[in-house]
Amino acid sequence: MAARVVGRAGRLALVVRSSAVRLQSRLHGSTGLRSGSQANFFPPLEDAMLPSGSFNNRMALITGGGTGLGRAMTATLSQLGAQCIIASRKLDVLQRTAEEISSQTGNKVHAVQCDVRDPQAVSQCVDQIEALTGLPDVIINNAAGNFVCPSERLSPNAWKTITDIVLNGTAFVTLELGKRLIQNQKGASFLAITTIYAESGSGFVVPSASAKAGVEALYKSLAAEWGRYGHRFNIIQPGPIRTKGAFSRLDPTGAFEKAMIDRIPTGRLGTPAEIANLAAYVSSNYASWMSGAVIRFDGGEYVSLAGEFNELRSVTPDQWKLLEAMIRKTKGS
Ligand SMILES: CCCCCCCCCCC/C=C\C=C\C(=O)SCCNC(=O)CCNC(=O)[C@H](O)C(C)(C)COP(=O)(O)OP(=O)(O)OC[C@H]1O[C@@H](n2cnc3c(N)ncnc32)[C@H](O)[C@@H]1OP(=O)(O)O
Ligand SMILES: NC(=O)C1=CN([C@@H]2O[C@H](COP(=O)(O)OP(=O)(O)OC[C@H]3O[C@@H](n4cnc5c(N)ncnc54)[C@H](OP(=O)(O)O)[C@@H]3O)[C@@H](O)[C@H]2O)C=CC1
Repeated sequence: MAARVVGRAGRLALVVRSSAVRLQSRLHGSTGLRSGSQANFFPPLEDAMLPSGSFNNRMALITGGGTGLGRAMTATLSQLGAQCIIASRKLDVLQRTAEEISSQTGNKVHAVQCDVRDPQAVSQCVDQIEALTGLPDVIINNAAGNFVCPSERLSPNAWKTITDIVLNGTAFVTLELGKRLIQNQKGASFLAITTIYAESGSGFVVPSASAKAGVEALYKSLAAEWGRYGHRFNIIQPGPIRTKGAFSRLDPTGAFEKAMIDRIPTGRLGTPAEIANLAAYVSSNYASWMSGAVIRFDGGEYVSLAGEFNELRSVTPDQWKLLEAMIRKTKGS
């Protein structure tokens, strides 16, 4: 009897496995059918979500605002009326972005060179900002560094480089601005861009995972401590959104992109404009009661990776009939 059950279960496992493989190859084939068709249910909207003028008379600092997601956030805030300052190491990149955005929105975007790893450079950058616009109302800590690397290959300087940019850089910018804002009795919205694996940890990006987790602890702690000074601290954890900076360092050959899209329940990557809308909302006065929040924005990727039984998505309705019959027959232990 036991042998018959094992035999049947084995055959069923084979059937399930082979049709899962057929399904996989249908879904993961070169047409990208699954992601394409599923993504039709959840198409991205690209236009600014908040009413125009939502950031009139407001100053926003975006670190790493010259490229990728920081650039998109700058474009949206500028379109909504903010005067923006973008800061990072490459002044030429910042200046090009600043000119392009302000020529489109009609609002001034300032470019300020700053390596956030250097507390003195951060202090000088804030001096420059005070002279240009006054202290900002909105601070977005978006600058980061990362690359995939087996941890046994990391040098001490590789570890230091990533944790300095991500954790120390965010802390230096936040503390320098926070202290000056407190002195001037001016409240502000602070937003940190982390990642979904700040919560779970992740192999192969261990310095980034450790530093982003530190940033989350910093922001949650300050949300509790500095609310009394009129500061709000929030966190967005993005899932994968194509940018040159991220994808060239995390999937340099492009080999993992399809697998990544296939595990995202909404069937596609996020877009820079989508996260820019969320960042604008969190940084706006519409969100003035939001502080200490951690917002996962990943198309469902995190829960999809986490659930132990999620692989059962590949079981077909016919296979479910068989499985259910087997389960119902199992009486007692
Ligand atoms: C199943 C796989 C799925 C794949 C998915 C792909 C897509 C996923 C999208 C989801 C992304 C999620 C999170 C993303 C988080 C991000 O932060 S993305 C942002 C990435 N952007 C950047 O990194 C921009 C800035 N980066 C840089 O400037 C550089 O890359 C760097 C290295 C961070 C800093 O530059 P610099 O200061 O000039 O540093 P170096 O002097 O070059 O290097 C310092 C030390 O680090 C060592 N190093 C450098 N690169 C590597 C490497 N690739 N591997 C190992 N070690 C490296 C370097 O040798 C130095 O150490 P030593 O002095 O000891 O030699
Ligand atoms: N794209 C994605 O899928 C995801 C991105 N994220 C996060 O989003 C944010 C933006 O990433 P993304 O736009 O993709 O990547 P980018 O590489 O385009 O952005 C990183 C920015 O950080 C700046 N930067 C790096 N080092 C320093 C430094 N020492 N001082 C000052 N600025 C620095 C870079 O400018 P410069 O070189 O001029 O210094 C660059 O503009 C990051 O925090 C990243 O961790 C999180 C999850 C997913």
